[in-house]
Amino acid sequence: MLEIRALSLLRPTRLHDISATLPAGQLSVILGPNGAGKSTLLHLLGGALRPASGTVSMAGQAISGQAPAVLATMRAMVEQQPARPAGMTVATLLDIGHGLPDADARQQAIDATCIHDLLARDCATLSGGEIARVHLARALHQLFASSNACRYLLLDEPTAALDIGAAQLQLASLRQLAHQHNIGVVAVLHDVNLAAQHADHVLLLKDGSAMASGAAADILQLPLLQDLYDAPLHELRDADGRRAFLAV
Ligand SMILES: Nc1ncnc2c1ncn2[C@@H]1O[C@H](COP(=O)(O)OP(=O)(O)OP(=O)(O)O)[C@@H](O)[C@H]1O
Repeated sequence: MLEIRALSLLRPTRLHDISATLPAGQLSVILGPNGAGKSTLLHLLGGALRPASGTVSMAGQAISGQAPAVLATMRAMVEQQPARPAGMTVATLLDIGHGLPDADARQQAIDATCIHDLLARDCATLSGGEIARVHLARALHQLFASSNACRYLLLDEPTAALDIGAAQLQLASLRQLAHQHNIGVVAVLHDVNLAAQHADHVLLLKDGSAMASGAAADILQLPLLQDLYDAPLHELRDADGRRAFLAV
């Protein structure tokens, strides 16, 4: 599991004393208003930023101080606005982050993201949704090639460039992937309803502090969400008990 213990940061933004456990093999979603510090927290989880105090550990191993090659076996990240390098083909981009590309892992990642038709394309010519899928494939290639028992996929707003149907499919397949491959998937999202439908675990972040963290059904409650977003919300339920939240 991914353990966050008393994590604080002063710059570039303040995060205060965040503690949470993000389970292995599950889809965890980080929710919070704009500027709450979600992307910053994700960078701390991935080791791209160092905390002022506190620790992040995966399977009991602190990530700070790990050699980049070891860290690459533990976690892979897709940024909010992933790079579209001009002149680089998708096939080449897929191998970034690897010492030696792994043919089986590579094919598995291509199959999981359905990017077969994009492999020969120049990255700079892809649409927002296409480049997002390609970077997801790159990150999956990295993790599928890893023999580390504890692996995390860190995704910053993975559905931002996707239409409503594609976003549903994306979250459903990420959850399935987490369960099937025992990869912890941690996704920053803005869509509370996608979280309500797909998340196993939820962490609520507000003003740089963790408001709540736990099983999705326990955390996605109207009073907590209204407090999180400082917005009046209305909760709907369908006949099957599925919930949706509307801003009113
Ligand atoms: N490199 C930086 N330099 C200065 N300020 C920064 C930097 N990175 C982040 N910040 C500030 O820190 C705060 C938190 O940023 P962060 O991107 O983590 O928030 P977020 O919750 O992901 O926001 P959003 O939902 O809008 O993407 C913001 O006010 C942002 O302007």
